[in-house]
Amino acid sequence: MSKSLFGQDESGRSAEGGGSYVRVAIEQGVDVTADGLTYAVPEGMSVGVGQRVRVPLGRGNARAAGVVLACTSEAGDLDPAKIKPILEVDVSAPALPGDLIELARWIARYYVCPLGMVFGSITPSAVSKGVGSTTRVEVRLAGEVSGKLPRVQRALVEAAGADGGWVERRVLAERAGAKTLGPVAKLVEAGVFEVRRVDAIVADPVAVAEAASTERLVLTDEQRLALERLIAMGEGGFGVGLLHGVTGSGKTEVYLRLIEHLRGQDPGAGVIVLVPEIALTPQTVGRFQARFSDVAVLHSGLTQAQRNAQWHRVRSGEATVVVGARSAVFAPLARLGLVIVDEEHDGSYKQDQLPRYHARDVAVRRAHMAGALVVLGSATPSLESLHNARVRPSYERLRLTERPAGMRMPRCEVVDLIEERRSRRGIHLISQRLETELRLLIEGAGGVRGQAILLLNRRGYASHIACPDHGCGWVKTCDHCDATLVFHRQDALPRGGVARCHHCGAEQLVPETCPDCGKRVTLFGWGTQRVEDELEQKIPGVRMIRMDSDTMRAHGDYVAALERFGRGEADLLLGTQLVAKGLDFPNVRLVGVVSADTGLHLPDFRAAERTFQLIAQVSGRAGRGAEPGRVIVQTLNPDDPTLGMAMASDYEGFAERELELRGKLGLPPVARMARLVVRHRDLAQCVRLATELTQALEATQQRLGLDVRIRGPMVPPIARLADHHRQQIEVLGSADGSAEGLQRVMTALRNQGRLISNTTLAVDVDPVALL
Ligand SMILES: Nc1ncnc2c1ncn2[C@@H]1O[C@H](COP(=O)(O)OP(=O)(O)OP(=O)(O)O)[C@@H](O)[C@H]1O
Ligand SMILES: [Zn+2]
Repeated sequence: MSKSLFGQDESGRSAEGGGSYVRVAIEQGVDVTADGLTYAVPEGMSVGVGQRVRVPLGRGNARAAGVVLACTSEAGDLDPAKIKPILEVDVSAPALPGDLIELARWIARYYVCPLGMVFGSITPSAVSKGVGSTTRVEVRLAGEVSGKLPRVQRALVEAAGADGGWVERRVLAERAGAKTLGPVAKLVEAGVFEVRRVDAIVADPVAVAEAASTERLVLTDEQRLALERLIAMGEGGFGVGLLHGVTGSGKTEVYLRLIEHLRGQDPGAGVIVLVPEIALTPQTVGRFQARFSDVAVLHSGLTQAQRNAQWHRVRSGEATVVVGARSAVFAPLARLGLVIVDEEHDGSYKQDQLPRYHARDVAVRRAHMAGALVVLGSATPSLESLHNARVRPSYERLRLTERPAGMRMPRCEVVDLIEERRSRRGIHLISQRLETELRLLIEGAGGVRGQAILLLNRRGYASHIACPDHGCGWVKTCDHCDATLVFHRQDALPRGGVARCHHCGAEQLVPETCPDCGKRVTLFGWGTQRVEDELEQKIPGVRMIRMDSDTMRAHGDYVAALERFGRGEADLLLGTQLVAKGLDFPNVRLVGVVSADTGLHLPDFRAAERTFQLIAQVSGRAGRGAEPGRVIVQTLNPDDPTLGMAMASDYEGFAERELELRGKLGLPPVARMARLVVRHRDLAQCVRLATELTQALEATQQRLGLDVRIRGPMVPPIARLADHHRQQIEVLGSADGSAEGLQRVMTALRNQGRLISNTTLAVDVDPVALL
């Protein structure tokens, strides 16, 4: 691959000669002005917009990396003699195209984040560091051989002749049995060989997954109608199709046909397919690879060199379909025609550190700039997207209400855990009902052995380590956070396990007795480890895979586990929400929700929405083959309306009720929100900073007369985290859902220098997590 393909000055004019300046956004996050810092271009240096440069920064002139935003001959108000020169142009890093620069500016503005940091996210570090990049030296026969050659040189000439074309110097030497490169050099000198240098990235090829081709599927009527509508929308330029299809309704097939159609019309059009990181399984990727020959893949399971290589395949135009997780929204496609965001409701599209962008919303923005079509797909659309589909003319919702012929939606039943407790002795996380069904399925009653998926969205063994005496009330909490510790079983340890904080990761020993009253401590509450234990006792010999972030540390573990399950080497997949996402295993006939209550009462206004999504999604893993599926949901709240609607797959009913509630409370998606969290080791300082910030917000809001509500400062659900006290402020936009008022307040405060995200402040626009 030649670097000239992604060469230097395609995206901007070069600043030539003396007296020229550039504006540079510094990657380290210095954010003095939105237009970057001004530097001079030294004589003879050629530099263009989008290029990465090194510049001196601050008094100490520390070398810093940055991206050129603009080239200009004006020094502005600055004294030309005092403008520092660029130190160097980073020729190994490819220049960013103009549309990505514009997108970065939008992200920096909207999400209140330093522009340079956004650039840092747009170009993967593997790319800016050039991991795996090398220069290959190749030779080929060029001239006649005059006279007699030494043996090794003769062998080299013969090998080159057999090859005919350009061949890497080392490879040729190896073939000819030459121990050094000296003889090759002699032949180059003699004019027998000509030589060239080629830039390349050395990386292991990314595995192509085997996937059944679905090319011959006959679309259902609903799939066909949705496809036709999306095609028509795409012809009009920018538009957002919300493909709302029940679980297993075949949304992927609609994506594939849409891409096919688009590329039939316009072979060079670029396509981005975003999937949640966790859904980036060979199964998903394979479906795209089976249909298109030029797919690039970007996910966390790649090596740095692979990531660099994949990125360059996109940049050079060799790959025009990109399948990837959140950051693939920045894929450097030359001409974007379509963006698909699968499982658009998924919270992992929001980055939880700077820049705190939401990939779905960035995708819509990028498509808008490019005049491209967006498809947001989900069985349980986020209320944000549903709301947009109702109020924005560029959005349209398309429905798939059924699974393809021969596949039915699973039947759901509820198990009341309070009843269960009354009627049974001892602690049982798995009810009699669920146990019976599991047994029948796994033992293959009726002739066919099936597989099951069990969800418990809590890892560890027990969620509380506490004094059994309620009058005493002691519970083990983290020394660094206001949070209870979770018991994780580790048989080798003295007390059979360790107490771990799920917020800061700290671990502590488990005491034998209550430090307050001396009684023996007890373990309360549930976790996946405990369910695993219980299942092993209840169904001896059951072949089980536990899937949570303790057992699945790397992408590879996750992929391997799913492959085992897909081959039928396990009967049961037990895990946290990792088992709820996008899995398509036709032999899964039973889904059990061990506790539907884990997320129901979290202090987050989206608790009900998340629970609805989780239950509906995991239920949807059942019955995706010829055999019907069933779902058993265990709960302490059998009358909870959210659970009832999730089990009935009543999305409309749920959305109606929830949107009305959000409207009444003035919460997203009806109004936009920004969340500011102040953190400090010292409580008084923390409160003081938060109070000052609130006052500044209020003053600005009044001065500008904006329809914005400011709530706080208040204590967030987790009041202390990793030894830092926390205070939060919520800024809510107007009830018409427009972002304008909110953005104006935020921009004004930023211009006052008050919204610099650092160790004491986190600014989160459109937050998805509120703990
Ligand atoms: N027209 C069709 N005829 C027969 N089978 C189909 C058809 N369309 C899709 N399928 C099959 O249905 C199954 C479910 O499709 P897919 O995985 O795309 O569902 P989905 O809508 O993405 O569901 P989820 O939201 O649960 O992930 C797949 O195995 C797919 O091959
Ligand atoms: Zn902690």
